[in-house]
Amino acid sequence: MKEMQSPVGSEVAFRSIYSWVLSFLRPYRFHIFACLMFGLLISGIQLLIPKFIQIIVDDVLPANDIPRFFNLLWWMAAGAVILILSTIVKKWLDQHYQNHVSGDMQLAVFEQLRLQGYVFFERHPIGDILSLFHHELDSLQRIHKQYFPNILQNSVTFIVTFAFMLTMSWQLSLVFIPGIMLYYLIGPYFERKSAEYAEQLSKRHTSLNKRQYDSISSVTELRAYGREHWDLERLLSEDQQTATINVMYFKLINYRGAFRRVAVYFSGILMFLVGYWMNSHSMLTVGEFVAFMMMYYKVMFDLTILITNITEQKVLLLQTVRLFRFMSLKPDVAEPILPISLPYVHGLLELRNVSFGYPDSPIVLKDISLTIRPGEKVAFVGTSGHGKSTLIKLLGRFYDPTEGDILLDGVPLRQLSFSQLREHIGYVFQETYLFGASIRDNIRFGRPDASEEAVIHAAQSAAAHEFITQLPQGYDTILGERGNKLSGGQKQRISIARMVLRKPSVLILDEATSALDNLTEAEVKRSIDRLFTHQTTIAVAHRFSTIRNYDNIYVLEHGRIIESGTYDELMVQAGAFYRLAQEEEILHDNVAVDF
Ligand SMILES: Nc1ncnc2c1ncn2[C@@H]1O[C@H](COP(=O)(O)OP(=O)(O)OP(=O)(O)O)[C@@H](O)[C@H]1O
Repeated sequence: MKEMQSPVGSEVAFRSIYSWVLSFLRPYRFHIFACLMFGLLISGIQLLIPKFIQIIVDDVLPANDIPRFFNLLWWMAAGAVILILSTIVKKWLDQHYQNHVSGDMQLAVFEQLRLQGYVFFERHPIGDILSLFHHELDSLQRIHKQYFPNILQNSVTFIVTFAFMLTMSWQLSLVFIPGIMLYYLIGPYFERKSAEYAEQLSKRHTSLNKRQYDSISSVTELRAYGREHWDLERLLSEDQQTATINVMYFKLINYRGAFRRVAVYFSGILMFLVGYWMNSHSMLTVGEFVAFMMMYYKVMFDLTILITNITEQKVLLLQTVRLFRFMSLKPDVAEPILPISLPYVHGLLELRNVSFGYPDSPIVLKDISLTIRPGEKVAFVGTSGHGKSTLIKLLGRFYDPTEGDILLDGVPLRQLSFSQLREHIGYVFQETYLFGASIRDNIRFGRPDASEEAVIHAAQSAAAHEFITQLPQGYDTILGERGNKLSGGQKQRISIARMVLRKPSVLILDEATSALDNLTEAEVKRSIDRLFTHQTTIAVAHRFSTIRNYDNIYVLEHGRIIESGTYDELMVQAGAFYRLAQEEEILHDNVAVDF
């Protein structure tokens, strides 16, 4: 998770993260402005209550002025109605933009994930990626839903109330300062410490996510080896560590809250003393003093909530650093801005001096040049780990070559749109992902608009129709996650049926039938030969019996092509291919069929 690692706060400019977070609010600025105005109105009305109390205490009660008393009551009731209505409208506006912003953010993160190349998914465990969605995205959404609106509202209320207090008595307003200073003497220590723990907590959540994902994914191995208890202990230990940090984090939050209350009550007492002195020296009326104290508690409450919100928001921002970095990642394999569009793809593939190495790994493919003509059947063979799968992944731009170029119908792959590339180059892998949907929908995944007849025909070609119709629900059978209601061979046949529906111009088979028995494999092979007569077919083969009729076979060793030719030519050469074929013959008794 190198490029998404969460650095310590100081390394990352908080401002740039915050402005990125706030950038999601830009489309809703008019809503936010309206919320701000309603916030001002609400604060203004709230200030009327202490003001009315001041008038009642200083003027109405001493003069026993009943009509004025009822007049004030009437105004207070009217103020309360406006207050309630404004709060309802403000809440509605808040909800409206917050929900939209949350949706926009989720979409942006999904879009960014979709743009990432294959390397990203290889480098980042699924648990890590899931944690981006579960934890970091959630933190970010809380900033928009909770912290930003609260900070906005509390700031407005604080400024308006404090300005009002200054106009009433600037001397008494100054007493407010020692309380704040007292808070700042120790408060930031707790804030810093809780931020550190929050960051640790975020890392632990990621790690816990990974462990949980690992545990669920390895359920077959755990059972087969009887190691469920070992797995449980690993999970519990991870959980325990997270819980310890969680407890520390909330302890610090509590200490900070307690200290804040000390600061509020300390300056409250100070204010009583100064207020009493000012009143006894005729500098302040009783009504003003009562109104002032009411405002003081409100302003102090707003201010401390504001400080808490700002601090907690900072902590949450720390937890979104990984997401911020993820959103700034440039995809390893980028789509051209102005792609070239091929009206028709013949399936001519050229590799020109192609070399490739995985990031931070030795070079895997070295200076490969070859041409595969439209409709040609070509196989790559060689012992394990010599670069066959890597080479065919380069053909679909899972990775870009480190050096050299690959062209489809004379156009470099880098200049084609992803949609065109995916449409014309189709893969069948050894491992197939089947969705938790019906078999019909899983086959239709190859071409969503395919008719029922086309789906059945594709299944028949892939020798899948028979086993599907024997299932109680036939094509309507809902597959479990990863299609785990089917055998390995059945899954492969579904995946071949998908490809038959799709009919790409270039078909790539990476040990696509390795899980089939010999007879079924021969049947599927015949179907593919028949259905893909005019398409370019490229196969990675471990079993050689059916690549006998292939137009060209390339033998890869240490990332280089060391031999090429037809099956017969290579056998006559009695080189590397011959030796591989001999080994394969011993293994499979020359009956197996392989692509
Ligand atoms: N994602 C990856 N990151 C780093 N190295 C990789 C990655 N995938 C493969 N390799 C390495 O690249 C080399 C070639 O692997 P590749 O899978 O292309 O071989 P192969 O000939 O297809 O092997 P097999 O027949 O076993 O499938 C191996 O040394 C392998 O360890």
